Amino acid sequence: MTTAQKIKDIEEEMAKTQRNKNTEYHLGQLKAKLAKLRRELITPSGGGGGGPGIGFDVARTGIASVGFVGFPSVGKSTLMSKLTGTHSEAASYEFTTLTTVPGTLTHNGARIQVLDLPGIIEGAKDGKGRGRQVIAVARTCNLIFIVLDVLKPLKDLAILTNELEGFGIRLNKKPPAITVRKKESGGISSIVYVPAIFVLNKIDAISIEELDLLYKIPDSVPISSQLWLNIDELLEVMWEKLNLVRVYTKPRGQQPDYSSPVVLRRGRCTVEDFCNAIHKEIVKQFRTAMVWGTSAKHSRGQKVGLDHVLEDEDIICIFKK
Ligand SMILES: Nc1nc2c(ncn2[C@@H]2O[C@H](COP(=O)(O)OP(=O)(O)OP(=O)(O)O)[C@@H](O)[C@H]2O)c(=O)[nH]1
Ligand SMILES: [K+]
Ligand SMILES: [Mg+2]
Repeated sequence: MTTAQKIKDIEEEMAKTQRNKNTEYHLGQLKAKLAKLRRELITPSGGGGGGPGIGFDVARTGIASVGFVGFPSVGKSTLMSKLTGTHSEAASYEFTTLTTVPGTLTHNGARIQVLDLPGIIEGAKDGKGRGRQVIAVARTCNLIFIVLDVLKPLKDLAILTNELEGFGIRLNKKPPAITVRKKESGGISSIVYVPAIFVLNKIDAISIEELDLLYKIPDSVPISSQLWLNIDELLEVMWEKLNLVRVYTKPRGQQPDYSSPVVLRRGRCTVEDFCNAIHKEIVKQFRTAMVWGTSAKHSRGQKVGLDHVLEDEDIICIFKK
């Protein structure tokens, strides 16, 4: 029997078994077996686990991407499904998610891709489970949600940070002024600096007093993905960390269109970037632009060229040749 068949059999048995005091132990054992089999399924037979994972690379959409990294069963898929409306299987056994599951959410007019990922375990960077593939996807994200179980956040955070560091990912750190090229184990030769939010999930399982202590962890947001608690704060912090720039277009002689901003990334938010985000041809026809908002010198607006750097919530009117 293949591992997949064994998994199917156990899942069927679990579905058939009524949940009560008498079956609790039996169900627990089935769950443990299931987790073991699913872990087998994702463990590369060669041992190395360095190759590209099937289904791990997904088409990128949206202006920015958020990747979910965490131990198994911390609630990544529950959160992802509710945030995006895209179903990602969630269950009480470990390694439910076996590959990248993409979804999108729109926040402040920006389309953001969310990537649910399989759980990783200690030793992931050295090829345990599909750790390498998971971390390789996380490397390419604009923001990482480190999803943690609120009952043991600090211990898990230390392990995960170490796993990611071993793969050349620095969380919430600024790159040094001079970049030193360092050869990391496993052939990753460059270091990436990625912002992260430490999502402390399952706060429905703790007391108010314990919750107060959690607020001391920097860059953390306590939530309950199951009961949908404090998700507003998570989205707010996500928005801050993504560092996106919304630009509202004002057609000549009309009011600005506040409903659908052009969203740019900081560092790539000149007037030229704005034009290119709309259509490649616009730059060729560009004569000048009027800008209102934080980046403009005067409150009555400023006349600017293609190299002017825009700020979040600026308003722009383009004049063509
Ligand atoms: N109490 C509580 N349970 C939760 C919460 N979020 C998820 N769970 C439960 O935790 C279990 C695991 O949830 P998943 O969403 O499958 O977790 P995951 O991190 O995607 O798991 P893997 O894909 O196996 O790595 C399920 O039984 C969920 O119902 C929460 O906020 N509170
Ligand atoms: K799970
Ligand atoms: Mg999952």
